[in-house]
Amino acid sequence: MKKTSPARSTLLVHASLRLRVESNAPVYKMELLVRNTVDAQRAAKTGLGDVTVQRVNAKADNVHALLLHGIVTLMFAAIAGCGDGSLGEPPRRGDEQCNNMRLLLRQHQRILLTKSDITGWGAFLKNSVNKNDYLGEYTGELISHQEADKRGKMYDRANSSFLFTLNDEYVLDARYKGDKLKFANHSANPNCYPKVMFSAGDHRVAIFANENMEAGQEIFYDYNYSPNVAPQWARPPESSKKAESSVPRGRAKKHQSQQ
Ligand SMILES: C[S@@+](CC[C@H](N)C(=O)[O-])C[C@H]1O[C@@H](n2cnc3c(N)ncnc32)[C@H](O)[C@@H]1O
Repeated sequence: MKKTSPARSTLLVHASLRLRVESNAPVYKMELLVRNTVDAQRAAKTGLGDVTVQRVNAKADNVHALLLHGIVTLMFAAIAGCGDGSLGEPPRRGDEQCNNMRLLLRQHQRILLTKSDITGWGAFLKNSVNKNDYLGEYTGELISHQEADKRGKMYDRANSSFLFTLNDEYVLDARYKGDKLKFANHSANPNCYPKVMFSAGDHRVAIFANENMEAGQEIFYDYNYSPNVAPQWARPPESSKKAESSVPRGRAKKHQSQQ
């Protein structure tokens, strides 16, 4: 009698998995589009370190096939049932990590780019949203604080920074890479807020609505600068005069959400 294939899932085509391969040095990064098992094996052989599945639009079987190659961390696992990506791990619906992942997986909002009411370009909502709705992710190049300090000096001179402090180790730089939400401007009285979420060993920045918002509204969040490095436009009006003489010249770097 003919045996059925024991590993059918490994033969499925990974239609739309995008892998990010990172070396231990955070600045060196590349992306691979994984279309099939051969691509997945190639990714696994790069020797660059962990492979992170950023977005999963394929069947859970396909994800498992990738995981069979050993070095894949499954970040968005809702399709597979919200485990941490380990093979064979049962779904853990309801726990915090699972909820975070599901939140991030929900369809992000359409963001429009147009001239801001405040300065330069801004990010705007295409459709209305409710308070606490997830709008999308602030993505960028993952760099060390040391590298961010170097780049930040340049950005300060140009008075244009796309740096976002992710955690004690890393900063996201969205200048060269990133999604439209990187154009969201600062407000001390914002209609949105960023939240750094920990998911399967990685930190990601999700942007949420702080209130019900109408279609076409410009998106703002509080960059949450430390007072000693805040540029003039991000300082509270009452303290700006006093602080002006004593503010040390530091690079502009956004800070992670306190929510
Ligand atoms: C991430 S960018 C935002 C998009 C920016 N408007 C642009 O056109 O590229 C951040 C930069 O926008 C400017 N910016 C953001 N919010 C601002 C505000 N409330 N007032 C003045 N400038 C602001 C600053 O130059 C800041 O470094």
